[in-house]
Amino acid sequence: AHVQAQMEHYSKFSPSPLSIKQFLDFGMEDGNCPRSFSFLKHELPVRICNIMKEINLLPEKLLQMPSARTVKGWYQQTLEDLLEYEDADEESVEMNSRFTEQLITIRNRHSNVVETMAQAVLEMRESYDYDQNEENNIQYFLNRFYISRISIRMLINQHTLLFGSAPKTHPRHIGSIDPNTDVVAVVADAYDSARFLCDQYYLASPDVEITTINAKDETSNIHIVYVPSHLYHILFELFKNSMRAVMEHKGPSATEYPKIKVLITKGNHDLTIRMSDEGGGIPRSQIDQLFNYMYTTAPTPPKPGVSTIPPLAGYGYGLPISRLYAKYFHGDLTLTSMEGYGTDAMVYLKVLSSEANELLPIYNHAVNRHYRANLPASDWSSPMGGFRSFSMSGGS
Ligand SMILES: N#Cc1c[nH]c2ncccc12
Repeated sequence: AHVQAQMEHYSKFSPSPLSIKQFLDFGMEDGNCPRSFSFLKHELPVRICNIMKEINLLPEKLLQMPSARTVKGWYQQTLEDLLEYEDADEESVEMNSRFTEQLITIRNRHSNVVETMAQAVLEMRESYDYDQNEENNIQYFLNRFYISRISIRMLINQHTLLFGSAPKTHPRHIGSIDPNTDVVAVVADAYDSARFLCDQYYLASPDVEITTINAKDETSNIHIVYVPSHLYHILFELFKNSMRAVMEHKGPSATEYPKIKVLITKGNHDLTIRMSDEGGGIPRSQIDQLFNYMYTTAPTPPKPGVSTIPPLAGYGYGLPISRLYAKYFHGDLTLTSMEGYGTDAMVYLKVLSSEANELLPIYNHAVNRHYRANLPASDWSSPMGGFRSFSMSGGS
């Protein structure tokens, strides 16, 4: 009951979005552990309670699934853990140290949330029929739930990397942020990793060509203040999907494969990465499905005895979550395809760290209404069909 009351209390606060510049400036000052502790022991419960309010608005068909109840339990336990620090003395070294350890415990508890929610969606699909409204609510929820989780893990990672006891692997990094992220290097790393999997599965792989245009400053390489691990996650997923498309399109008998072309441009506001493949593309009508959690959750059929290396891109949750990583700091990820030829993936990032603000879901009455709303009446025509379609020839 106490936790319930606390949840009501904290869900009344809106999450406070931080910009990459704020993360950077805060991390570069010394002695900020107590201030970080003071900020997080309020902000983490706020972000957790805001999304827990939405968990309770989920269609019962999903919320009652065993895996969904497991995830809900993790969030409840984490809220209880954090509430222990509500009145803690922020200046106490002992309390700061215990809080940092507590954050590591919380991060580990939640490490399999994405897979467990995917399992819940599978359990639901195998137990019930669901209508378009329920599907829309689940898509709306999961996008908000996963970007909230990205933001909570960002706060935890910054605190534990800056104030924890782990050795600093990159002296110039501020927590998970590299103030001089070399975009070409991250593209090359993601390509190498995807190519390794492609070679393993197809015994061949497309080459890559990386071109940069620095509209701001022709002389220097393209750098950005960003979280390299987020950019790597996005590019690794896109390379896997592009390679799979090219290899499947050309087929096993091909002796050469069209290379994947990456163009990176840096303007005054956007850093854009375009990844172009000649993988045959997909129909425009199927693009949305690639980002749909209900379509892209496929049960992995257990083939007894046959050790199948998972295909490059099973179109698991990789693409929707990659788009959330791009959106998280006010960027984006879009796909444009020319069916029969190939696909361009565009990644947009904010050049100015002061503009790279966290994009956070906020629980409020409008959200509540969104879950209850039904599909709006359609104000566009839908194709005629069925026995009542009349013939224009005037037949009876
Ligand atoms: N992401 C991504 C993709 C990159 N190329 C593609 N071709 C067919 C379907 C999806 C993709």
